Amino acid sequence: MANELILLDTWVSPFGMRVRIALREKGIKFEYKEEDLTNKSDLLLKMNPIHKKIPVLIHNGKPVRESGIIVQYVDEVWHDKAPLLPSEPYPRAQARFWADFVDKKLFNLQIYDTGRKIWTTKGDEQKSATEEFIGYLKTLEAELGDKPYFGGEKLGYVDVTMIPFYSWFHAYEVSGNFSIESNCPKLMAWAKRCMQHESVSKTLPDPKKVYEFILQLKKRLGIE
Ligand SMILES: N[C@@H](CCC(=O)N[C@@H](CSO)C(=O)NCC(=O)O)C(=O)O
Repeated sequence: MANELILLDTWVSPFGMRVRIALREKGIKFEYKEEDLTNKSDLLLKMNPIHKKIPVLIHNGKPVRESGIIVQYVDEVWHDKAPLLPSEPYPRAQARFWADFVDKKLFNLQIYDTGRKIWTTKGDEQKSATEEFIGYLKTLEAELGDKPYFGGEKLGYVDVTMIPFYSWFHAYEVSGNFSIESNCPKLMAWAKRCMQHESVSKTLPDPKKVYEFILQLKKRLGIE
């Protein structure tokens, strides 16, 4: 059976972007289905009844869920094409550690905590959220050091995990009135380096579109 791949996703999701980047980096064709998360499709509810979330990659009718797990699955099935995780156990463990850091400290914060506080609060609360947010970015910048990518010479698992967040930077900078570039110049240089990969530039939405999305979300949440 040929590889039938369907990705249930939504354009602004950094979690979904990870999967799209991994598939595109490996030159794997897939069918993209945009989900309206305010009116979830029967297919999404059937394929991910536990979390009812996107992304879901349906491979020959079988669902793979959770973006980090999906990216690792894709890397295992198509390992010969642009491998993302190192083959040695220790560097693999290190890559998983930093991907976990991004998930716990930045992506979760983006949705549930500090990141969200940047665009839902004002004054001192917003200031401390911004400082915490920058602190996490500085930790990542220190880990990157002088390497071109987190995994070394090539785009890898940690880069694919983190780079979708770059499309949200503008929304945070405008909402929180701060500059990520001035705080984390090396991290911004890394982001621009990643954007030279077509798999990344074809996937990340226009940051101004993301900011518009945030403004709509604030209106829907009744936050002025
Ligand atoms: N840990 C998961 C998070 C996916 C997620 O939050 N998906 C969101 C859209 S992106 O913000 C989602 O599907 N939300 C729908 C809902 O919460 O009902 C992953 O890494 O795949």
